[in-house]
Amino acid sequence: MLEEESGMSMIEFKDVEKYYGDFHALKDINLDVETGETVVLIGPSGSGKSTLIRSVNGLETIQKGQLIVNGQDLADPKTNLNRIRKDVGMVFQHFNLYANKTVLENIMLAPRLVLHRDEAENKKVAMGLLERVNLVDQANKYPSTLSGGQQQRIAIARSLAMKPKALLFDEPTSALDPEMVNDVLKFMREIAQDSSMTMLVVTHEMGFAKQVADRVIFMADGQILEDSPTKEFFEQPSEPRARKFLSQIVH
Ligand SMILES: Nc1ncnc2c1ncn2[C@@H]1O[C@H](COP(=O)(O)OP(=O)(O)OP(=O)(O)O)[C@@H](O)[C@H]1O
Repeated sequence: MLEEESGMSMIEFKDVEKYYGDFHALKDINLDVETGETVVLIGPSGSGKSTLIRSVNGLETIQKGQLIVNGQDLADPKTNLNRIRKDVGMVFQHFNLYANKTVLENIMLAPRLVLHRDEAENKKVAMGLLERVNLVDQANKYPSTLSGGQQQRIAIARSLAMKPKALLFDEPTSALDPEMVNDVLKFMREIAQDSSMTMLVVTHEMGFAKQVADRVIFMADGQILEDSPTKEFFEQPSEPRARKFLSQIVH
């Protein structure tokens, strides 16, 4: 079955343009993320990384070109955004957990409301995910009582509870204290090892990119300047601006 799926695009940008008013935020974006791939998106602040990743599940709308996610064209009025968001989860910098719900409820809510998953099964899946992130003992606590790293692992578990085909990560470790970063990256690494999971990750964690990414994409000024296999990108980036960016960020 996997063979059938490999080589298929999960996310496809074709000649995409995005404006915020007069500001041209995405310029002629062409990008293909295949099923099972892990792609890391890097670039300077304001280069359009968040805009690109947010457009994949319709949090931003594009003005021109085609964006096809899991076989559905986002520009087609018949496309059901809720269906795309069911298949493509998103993890944010600031976790966005429901403050007034317990950890367990945070994980169980969407599968109950959207997938109508049986309650016992829903709890089993949620507890299994909490076990994976070593947070079973926090199940009945509220998010604000947990550390940032714990909250982010719960946010990722919450996305996984929907059994998505793809996960989008928008700087998932940028808001964390340094000592919390590794636990979150470790969980992300494990998820990436699932060969059927597609991941598109905006991050400044170059170690993660080197270890986990199949490809690295470098953006600047709303454009993709380089899209290379990871080894090639780090050993001999062809774009001068990517070289400069790496020399500033990699120590
Ligand atoms: N809602 C908005 N309205 C107007 N301009 C916006 C909006 N969101 C983003 N922008 C602008 O679009 C450009 C790209 O922003 P974006 O957040 O996508 O960049 P980024 O590469 O993710 O940056 P960072 O690494 O700082 O998060 C920036 O110049 C930003 O100011």
